[in-house]
Amino acid sequence: MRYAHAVDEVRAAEAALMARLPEGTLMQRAAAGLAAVCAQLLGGLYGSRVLLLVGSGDNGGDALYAGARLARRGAHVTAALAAQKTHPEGLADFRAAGGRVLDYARLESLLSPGEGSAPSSAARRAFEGTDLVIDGLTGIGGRGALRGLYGALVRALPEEAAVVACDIPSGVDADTGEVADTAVRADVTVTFGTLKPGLLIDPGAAHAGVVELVDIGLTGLPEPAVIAPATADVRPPRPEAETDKYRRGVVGVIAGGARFTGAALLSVGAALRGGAGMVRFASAARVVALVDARWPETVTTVLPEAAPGDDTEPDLDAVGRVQAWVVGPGLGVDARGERLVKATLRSEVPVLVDADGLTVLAGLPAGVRRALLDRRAPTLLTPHAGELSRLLNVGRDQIEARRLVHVRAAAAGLGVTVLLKGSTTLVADPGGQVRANLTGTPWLATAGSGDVLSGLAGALLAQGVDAADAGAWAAHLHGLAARIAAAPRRGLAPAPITAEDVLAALPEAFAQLS
Ligand SMILES: NC(=O)C1=CN([C@@H]2O[C@H](COP(=O)(O)OP(=O)(O)OC[C@H]3O[C@@H](n4cnc5c(N)ncnc54)[C@H](O)[C@@H]3O)[C@@H](O)[C@H]2O)[C@H](O)CC1
Ligand SMILES: [K+]
Repeated sequence: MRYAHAVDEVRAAEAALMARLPEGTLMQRAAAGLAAVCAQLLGGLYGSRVLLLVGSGDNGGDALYAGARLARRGAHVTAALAAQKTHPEGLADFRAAGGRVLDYARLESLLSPGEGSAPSSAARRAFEGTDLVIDGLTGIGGRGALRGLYGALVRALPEEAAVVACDIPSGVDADTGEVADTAVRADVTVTFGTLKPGLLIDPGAAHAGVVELVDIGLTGLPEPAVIAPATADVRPPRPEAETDKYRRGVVGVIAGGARFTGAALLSVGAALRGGAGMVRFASAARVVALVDARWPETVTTVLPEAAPGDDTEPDLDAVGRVQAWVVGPGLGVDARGERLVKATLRSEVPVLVDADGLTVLAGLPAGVRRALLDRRAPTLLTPHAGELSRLLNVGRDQIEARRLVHVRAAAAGLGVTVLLKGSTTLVADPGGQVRANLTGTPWLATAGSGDVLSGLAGALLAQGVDAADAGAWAAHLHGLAARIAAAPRRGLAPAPITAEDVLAALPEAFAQLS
């Protein structure tokens, strides 16, 4: 499991610890950890060329002390001072270790733009041959777009150099993972004490590369704001020897309609492969026929079409007993869809609402929606940014840029567990803790992939897994399956995949759980 704490919490824990330790101890611990990772990446230090990007705060101090350690072990280290004033003791130590300083005025003239906004040839020449860059421009004190020389410096970095970010890639918001404009793209981020949420959430996560945690002795941290399960933390129930199909859990899927049928097939397939003992499926006759043909192990029910104007609630008892419902994939957003969403939410078992089911919910008057979601059994909503945008009445771009803020707002506002799909899938409980998924891959951005996720998460709900774990574990397995499908053998470059391929790889993803 990886844990991330908000900046305010890190600062509070740091202050308590600093009060008990000699001045500078924590920075030395941080710098030692940073230097060790850099030394390992470089292999031999003698003759290697290291460039420090030094900002005005303690993040720059860490970089200077780490640079001094590398210089003492034979590296050629240059510190580019991107601020007029940088950490004085760190700079003095760096100079004493034989480090070379590119001061602010010299850096400014080097970075003065050449043609257009491209870095000048002088800057390119100055940084040529760098093996490793240590980014110490901003850490947890960074706010908004990189200002002054910072942005231009980042844009002038040589492409071939390895980049190690100190604490967090500069330009990434530590609390949210937002990137305002230019941000450092690191190969490795060496972070101190605990992870920061921005390292787990895109676009920040994509900028962080591999995240190495250095223990600096921070204690007394509160509950983490964000957690990211590792594969070993994903523990769906295993059937016991004397179990039977009913005890393993029955999942009911209500999907497909007049327009769409494929979503129902994918969702049912994933529910079957998600470990439940049985899948019941209910829909219109045409969809039921297709499910019967493709997944004969499913127990199906044709739901009679209501006459126009008849809004009596569908009889879900006719479908049979289930331990969880999945409602929405390909359902349609008409009166029929609305009646089915309402009926499942009025049941007393866990309900997962996805896709058209979410659009139906978003279209209901707020009071009706609130009453429907005010249930005793768990409720899991699985929107992508567009669907959440309709539920929250917030622009889709806003949601994509500030995923953490909005998934939390949705869970708190609607009083249910919300799984926000996307480049980093996040699952928020109304209580506030967020789970981030680390197995996602851009290959999953393909039609039908969400339908697979809904069936899988529904199967976990039916097995008694709570809503937040069901969502997070389903996202984890879904990502693993996509990776397996895209590159089935080690060393193969990933190839484009379909949702069917993800579905087919689910058993192997389960097999990777210890
Ligand atoms: N937390 C710990 O336990 C430890 C943290 N260490 C390191 O210290 C930094 C945090 O240092 P701080 O001085 O508070 O902030 P920063 O260095 O991140 O930056 C503040 C500095 O930067 C300027 N600034 C902020 N945003 C921008 C911007 N967008 N563009 C330009 N300039 C910006 C701001 O004005 C300030 O002057 C933490 O991350 C660790 O690396 C310790 O060394 C170990 C213990
Ligand atoms: K940094």
